[in-house]
Formats: sequence, structure tokens, C-alpha cells
Amino acid sequence: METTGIAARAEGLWKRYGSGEAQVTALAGVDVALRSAEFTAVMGPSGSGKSTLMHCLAGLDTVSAGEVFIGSTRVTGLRDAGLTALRRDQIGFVFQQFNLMPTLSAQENILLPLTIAGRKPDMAWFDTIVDTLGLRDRLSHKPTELSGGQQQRVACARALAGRPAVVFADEPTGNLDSRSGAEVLRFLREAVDAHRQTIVMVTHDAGAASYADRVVFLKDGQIISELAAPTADAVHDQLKSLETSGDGR
Ligand SMILES: Nc1ncnc2c1ncn2[C@@H]1O[C@H](COP(=O)(O)OP(=O)(O)OP(=O)(O)O)[C@@H](O)[C@H]1O
Repeated sequence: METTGIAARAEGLWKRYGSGEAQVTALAGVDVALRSAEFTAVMGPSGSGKSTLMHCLAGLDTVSAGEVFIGSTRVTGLRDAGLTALRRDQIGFVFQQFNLMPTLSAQENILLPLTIAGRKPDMAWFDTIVDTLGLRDRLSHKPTELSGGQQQRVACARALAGRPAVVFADEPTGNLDSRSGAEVLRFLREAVDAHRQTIVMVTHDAGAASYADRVVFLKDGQIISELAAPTADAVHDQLKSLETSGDGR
């Protein structure tokens, strides 16, 4: 496979949970390559394997078979210390529930991963992110003093502060009203367009997916289609056809 310009990839990825009669196949042979400086959305019905795929790509979960690479690093060959370093240095996360530290200010939350890693923050980049996200006058606030939208913008800033190879966002707009959600999505889009970040986002929302360059659709643990330059209507139609089609196997 041509790997230049690929930020993350999975080859023949299988993930099974449990054993015997209780075994669940969450991923059934996924091949996917996520290009650098692209915004990819992952969609599919509930239980289709979206979160599992993201967790395996990010080195948060072990795989049953197959390989995962972040850049040229073979994630599936790493032991605990290597995985910790990979997650710390090369990956950013944005979660549905924000997951900010309640006792820390917005600025401290944004810089926390770098502080923990003992890395010196690039303050010019920090300023760029903070200004793009409109957080300048909120930096000394604690999470409880911020709206949900502001908290998620802090979480986005935290994910990007170390300029990771890939940012994984799991339903980042799931807890936000549509206006705050749109602000977060516009920022993710800008991080890709203006700063060449690579973003992978799991979402159920066709409107959110339309901000991406590409949408991959999962069903029953397999990628069954994809859309480039998606519109919300095209994503919606594709989802409808996934839900009404048989399981295809
Ligand atoms: N830790 C686990 N133990 C056992 N089964 C699991 C575990 N995590 C996920 N699964 C199963 O794997 C399958 C895929 O789950 P996954 O959470 O990846 O789906 P999803 O597409 O993200 O779903 P949703 O949209 O509902 O969040 C499901 O059948 C789920 O029940």
C-alpha cells in the first residue's frame, strides 16, 4: 500500500469481544487509510463498530487480528510504555462528555497533556488555537464557569495543543446545541484547512458529517461504503439505505 501522506491506517482489522457463545465480533476485517490533513467522519448504525474502530486506531484497545499504524509507527507492535508515549505525543482526543479537569482553569486544561508529558508548549500555536476558538477571555475560568460549547472548545484546544498526528473525536457535538455544535465543527474544519491537522470524527449526525472531506460508513463491523465531499442530504440518504438494507452477509 502507498503510505505517503497517510496519518493512520488499519489493515485487515478484526476485533472480537468475549469468548464462546458470548463472543461479539465488533470489527470484521476493516481496511482503511486516513489521509493527512483530511477530516474523516465515521458513521453507521448503533453497534456497527464505530467506537471500536476509533479505539483500535488510537491504541486505546487491543486488536484480535490485523495491523494498525499511526504514521509509520506500528501501533499493534507496541507494548504498554510505547502505547502510552504514542497516545501522549501523537494523538489528541475529543470526547462527547468534554472530560475536563474540574479543578483546573481552561488554560491549565488545554496545556495539561503537555504538562504531564514534560513538553514545553508552543505558545504561538497555543495563541492561534485560543484565538480561533474565541477562548481568550475564558482562559482563567474553571469548567463549571463555562457553557457546554465553551467546554468543548477547551477540549478541542487541548486535543490540538501538542499538534498531534491525528485527533480522534467521538461524537464531539453530541452534547451541544446546534449553534455550539456548529462552532466546534467549524473549528475542526479550520484546523484541517488552515493548519493541516488530521481529524477523525465519529458522529450520528448527517449535518456534522457534512463538515468532513470524506465519510466512511460501517455496518456489522465492516466498511461498506464511503462518500467524498459529503452533503448532509447525501449522508442522510446513505444512512437510510444502510438502515433499511439487510445485513448483507
Ligand atoms: N467492551 C466490550 N465488551 C463486549 N462487547 C463490546 C464492548 N465494546 C463494544 N462491544 C460490542 O461491539 C459492537 C460494536 O460496538 P461499538 O461501540 O464499536 O459500536 P458503535 O457503532 O460505536 O455504536 P454506538 O453508535 O451505539 O456508539 C457492539 O455489538 C457492542 O455491543
